[in-house]
Amino acid sequence: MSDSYDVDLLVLGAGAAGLTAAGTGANFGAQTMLVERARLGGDCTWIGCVPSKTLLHAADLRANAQAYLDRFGGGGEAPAVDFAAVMGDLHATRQEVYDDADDPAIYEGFGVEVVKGEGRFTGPHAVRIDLEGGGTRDVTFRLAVICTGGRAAPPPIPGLDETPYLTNETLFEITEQPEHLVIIGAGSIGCEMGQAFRRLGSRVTVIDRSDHLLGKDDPDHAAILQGVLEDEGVEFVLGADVDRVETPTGGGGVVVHVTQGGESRAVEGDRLLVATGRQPNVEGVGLEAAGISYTKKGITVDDRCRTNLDHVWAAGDCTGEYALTHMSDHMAKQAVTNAVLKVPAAIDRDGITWTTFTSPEVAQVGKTEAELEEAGTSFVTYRFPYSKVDRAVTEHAEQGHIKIHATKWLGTILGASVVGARAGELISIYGVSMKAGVSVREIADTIFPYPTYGLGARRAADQYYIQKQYPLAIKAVKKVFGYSGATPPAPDPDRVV
Ligand SMILES: Cc1cc2nc3c(=O)[nH]c(=O)nc-3n(C[C@H](O)[C@H](O)[C@H](O)COP(=O)(O)OP(=O)(O)OC[C@H]3O[C@@H](n4cnc5c(N)ncnc54)[C@H](O)[C@@H]3O)c2cc1C
Ligand SMILES: NC(=O)c1ccc[n+]([C@@H]2O[C@H](COP(=O)([O-])OP(=O)(O)OC[C@H]3O[C@@H](n4cnc5c(N)ncnc54)[C@H](O)[C@@H]3O)[C@@H](O)[C@H]2O)c1
Repeated sequence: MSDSYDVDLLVLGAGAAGLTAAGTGANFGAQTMLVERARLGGDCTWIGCVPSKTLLHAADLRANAQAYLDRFGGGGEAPAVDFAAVMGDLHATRQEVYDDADDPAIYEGFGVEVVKGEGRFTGPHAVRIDLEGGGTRDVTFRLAVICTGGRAAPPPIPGLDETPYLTNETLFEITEQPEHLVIIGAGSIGCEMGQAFRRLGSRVTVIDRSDHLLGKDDPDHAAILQGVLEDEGVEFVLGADVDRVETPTGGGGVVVHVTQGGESRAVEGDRLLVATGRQPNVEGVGLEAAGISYTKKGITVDDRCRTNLDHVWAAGDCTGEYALTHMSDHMAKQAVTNAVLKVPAAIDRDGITWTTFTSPEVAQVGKTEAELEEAGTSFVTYRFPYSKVDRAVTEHAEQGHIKIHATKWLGTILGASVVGARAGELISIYGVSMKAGVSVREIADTIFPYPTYGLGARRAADQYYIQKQYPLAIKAVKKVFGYSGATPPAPDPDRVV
């Protein structure tokens, strides 16, 4: 017990953010209590990253089986999907992740007290926990990190409340494969799950009010993904306002009425998935009782994840900041470093990465081309197609493209966008480079093994030199050394070597 408080550090919520906050706090020597109302692991383990990536893997295997048949097996249909087996594998996989990383015993081993129940603040230094087994427990704390996460945010579409629909909370529990899955939202969830169900054999239609997929990503790269998905048979209804949703007369299935380009049309399917963004879990947490400021977007925090109270921090989806597991983890680390060690640690807003795990993957670090243009930043974009990456050629995965945004002379990387196989791994190369101050020129000078996708990341960086072969400089070289070769024309930004 510290001073007059029951615990040094109270962590509310045990998803990606809460688990990191509790583990880090205990490792720094704080007497730590972790309160969770459901299963440890949160959205990522149970209804987010892990099940969605497992489903994508099953779908990729089937797509590969189909590709094998098409290429070498004389055509025909890949074997029909045993949906129960696919979902069984999904459930087993997330249990494996839970057992390996989220089980309370792991955290208890670090010295964390894990309490199962729903907590709410009753004052600035106090929570009341409605215990899972019944009864309540009042706890006082010196420091707290709120990690209560978020949930799906279905839009106010007329008829939606009266129509059965899926969100990420229910999608991974379905027992029958949809014949025709209609998805509202062409963001990360819509694209990933759209491709997964299509590859497993469902018909899929994705509707979005925006005229392109993955609104936060590079639009050229999102268009490459759209082309691939359309080739695979995913139907898109983009730039469409959803007017209303209903169950057809006689029951069963769903009809989504949209207006697209001034024309009304109806999309009919048997299941509806709503994937239109997230909202923070701020209700029922007692934020008012503690005097913690929040808005509809989430709990208000500064760059160090501190709330308006000096001794309370918040991290992850409950802040409405990013909605990414690795950012929940990063924010939690920064929060606890500030709270427990009193060492100033801010969110690294320049090096944020994300990846959508479709095939091809779509990945980003730092600023996009559009963001740099909007900010009036002076920069150069080096571009490189996957069709020149030998590993992509050997794997018939040429649909991909790399863009590195950097300052012209020093080659300081400001951002990078990659679409293609292993884009999530490639983006990490640029992410580490940005963090360590490694320039695009230094990447070009680094030895990468042949034939890796990573070598594509380097060959994109080679463009730094290629774009600097100015005729004047070459003329000077020729003059100094007495060479008689041709002088190349001015650098062509589209020249790829
Ligand atoms: C389908 C899908 C796929 C995704 N895929 C990816 C991906 O590939 N990569 C990626 O980076 N991100 C992905 N995400 C996002 C990622 O899952 C979330 O950003 C991340 O899980 C958020 O972690 P968190 O700890 O902030 O919140 P959560 O995981 O929501 O955890 C919050 C926890 O707090 C508990 N809680 C809430 N209120 C209380 C209370 N009052 N008392 C006690 N406990 C409470 C909840 O039960 C929950 O366990 C995906 C999301 C979805 C929906
Ligand atoms: N691979 C990953 O990292 C990954 C995967 C899945 C989810 N996530 C996280 O989860 C978050 C939520 O995912 P998401 O796909 O639900 O949200 P999203 O913000 O990625 O996309 C939501 C989409 O819904 C559309 N939309 C919103 N309201 C609409 C309406 N009324 N009618 C038609 N379209 C509408 C938006 O235009 C947008 O394209 C993501 O932002 C991401 O942070 C990450």
